Amino acid sequence: MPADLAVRPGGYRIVAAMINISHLTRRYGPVTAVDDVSFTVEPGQVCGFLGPNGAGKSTTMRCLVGLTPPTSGRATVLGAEYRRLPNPGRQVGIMLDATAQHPGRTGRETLRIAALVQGLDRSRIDAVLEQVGLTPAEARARVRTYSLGMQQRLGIAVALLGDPRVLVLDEPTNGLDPEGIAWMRDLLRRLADRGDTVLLSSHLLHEVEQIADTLVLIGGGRVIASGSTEELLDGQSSLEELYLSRTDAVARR
Ligand SMILES: Nc1ncnc2c1ncn2[C@@H]1O[C@H](COP(=O)(O)OP(=O)(O)OP(=O)(O)O)[C@@H](O)[C@H]1O
Repeated sequence: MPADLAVRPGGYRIVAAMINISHLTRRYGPVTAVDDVSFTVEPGQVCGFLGPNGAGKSTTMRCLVGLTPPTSGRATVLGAEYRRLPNPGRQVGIMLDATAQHPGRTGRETLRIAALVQGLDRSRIDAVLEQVGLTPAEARARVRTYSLGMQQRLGIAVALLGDPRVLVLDEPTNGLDPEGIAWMRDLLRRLADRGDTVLLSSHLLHEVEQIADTLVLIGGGRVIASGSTEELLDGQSSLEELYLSRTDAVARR
């Protein structure tokens, strides 16, 4: 059993680091998308994963959820590789691309299929629709008629369907209006406060600054700063200042 894993008498698995990225490298031909990246995310934490376009955020997340095999290193969630988890959809909620839902299905159909695949009770569908604020009429509409913000809400609903303990979200606030961004911030904070773990990539630095307990900044596939938000912002006027100074330094190398 890995050192970070223990089993409670009730059979629950307790993992010190819910997400563990260890010396992860992923190359695509001559391009090193992710270069020896290591970080962990603990239970009850929101980790903001930041970096400029092409920095390697999505590739790291894809490796974590078993969509891309690492060239070397390891990415585990709940103490195991994602593909080795029993019924992973009920343990790890994933939203990597909100626009990837089938445009011809309604929101409710999308959720019904996801519930069927995960062996979930239909009552979860109404629960998550309410949680993400999609009305019954919106749930009956086809995804092709959805705004980007509605697609994000549906993507989050799919991720939350199995009531997972870990969420992996790639730019979930993309396309949300200010009210939607505030809603997302509250939702993620509430989930983390009940002990869930959230890995969240975003370009909205101000939002991340407000919600993330820890930050991982990557540039050119490498970690350029990581730690608690408080620690990293100490002596900086804002996350933007920190981000620009660190990512500029990487670009000049
Ligand atoms: N399937 C692929 N084949 C070839 N190169 C790829 C592939 N996926 C990603 N890359 C390259 O790997 C690098 C990292 O890309 P990645 O999408 O992980 O960055 P990102 O930080 O998520 O960027 P963004 O903020 O723009 O979404 C980029 O140079 C990208 O072109």
